[in-house]
Formats: sequence, C-alpha cells, structure tokens
Amino acid sequence: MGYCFSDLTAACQDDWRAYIEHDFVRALGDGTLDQGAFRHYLQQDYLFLIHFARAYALAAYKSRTLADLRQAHEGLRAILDVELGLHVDYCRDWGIAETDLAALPEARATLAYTRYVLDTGHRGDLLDLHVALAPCLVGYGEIAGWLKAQPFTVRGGANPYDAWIAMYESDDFQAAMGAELEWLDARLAEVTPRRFNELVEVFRYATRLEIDFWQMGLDRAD
Ligand SMILES: Cc1ncc(CO)c(N)n1
Repeated sequence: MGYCFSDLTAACQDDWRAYIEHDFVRALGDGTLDQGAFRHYLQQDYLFLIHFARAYALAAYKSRTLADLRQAHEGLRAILDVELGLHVDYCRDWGIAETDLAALPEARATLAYTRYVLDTGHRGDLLDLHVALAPCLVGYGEIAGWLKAQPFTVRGGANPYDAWIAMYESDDFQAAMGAELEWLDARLAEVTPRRFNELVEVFRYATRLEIDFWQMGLDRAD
C-alpha cells in the first residue's frame, strides 16, 4: 500500500510515453504540424471540453464532502469560464467561428474518449472518475513540460503553435495540475493493491484514448 500518481504512469509506461511523445505533440513542438490536422483537432477539442465540463458536474454529484464538492465546482468553473473561453477565442484566430463549432459532427475518437470517462464516473466512485480524467489534466501539463525540454521545440513567432504550448505551460494550468496530483496522491496512498490494479486499468484505457485523440487529429478522422 501507499501508492501515488507516478505508480499509475509507471504501471503503463509504454502507453504513457506514446501519449506524451506522440507525433502530433512533436510536430506541435517543432512547428511542422499540418495546419488542417491542427484545425481538425481544435474543433474536436471544443466538443471534448464540453464533455470534460460535464465530467466535473458528475464529480460534484459523486462528492461526499464539502471539500470535494467545492473542488468539482471549481473545476467546472475553470473549464467554462477560462478554458472554453480561451478555446473559442483561439479557434477564431484559426478561422473557426463559434457558430461552426456548435454545429460540428463528433468524431469517433472524441465520442469514445469522453463517454468512457463519463461511464467510468457513473459506474465507479469519485476516485475512478479522477483517475479517468488524470491523463487530460496531468497529461497536458506534462506534455508542455516535455516540449520545453526538447531541443527540437521552436518557441515564439517562428512556431504557429506557440500559443497552444504557452496555454498549457501557464502558471494557471500548471497549478491546476499540481492540485490534481496532490488530491490523487492523497487518495492513492490509501487504496489496496487490488483496488490499485482496477485503477491502473482505468488509467491505461484513458491514456490509450488520448493517444487515439492525437491520431484522430493527424489522420483528420471523423
Ligand atoms: C483531448 C484533450 N485532453 C486534455 C486536454 C486538456 O484539458 C484537452 N484540452 N484535450
């Protein structure tokens, strides 16, 4: 006993690295990503963020303490007031209007990932739901840090994706990731080996679905 978040990534190391170091991420870093692929990703990410917000509403419903309820409320507020607002502005800069976003058909990879998270939350408890959400929040924070450390990463005006990287390396996003890690470490410290193995499976599926999400962008898959 006495698990922590890094035990989850260690238990699915190959999938975790394949997600963090995906070709989509590398091409964002060196600025060579196909712009049509990025636009497709941005559109699907709008739909993703709407379901991500719903998952925090589910976390509120699943909360047994006032502290957990407040945390879920803050997560939902941050997605609605900050992340989705930034996303809509950012899409506009890429020539995608908000009215177009609202009418988008959902790609299968978006559907699979978001509904997996919501289903995991419905059938499980708050910890299952947080573990299913961890690849999103912790993963993107780690991706920003990984890109920063890569020699091929181009920053500033020479990289059309610089603002995307900056969003996830921002103090706000990194602080949200830190708070989530703290919450997960406290809960994982108390689980049995059997429960930990169940959570590893949830984490592995969610990580694989994040890999599929990057690939969906690269392939412009519907
Ligand atoms: C698919 C996906 N995962 C994670 C994040 C980070 O919030 C995002 N915006 N999109």
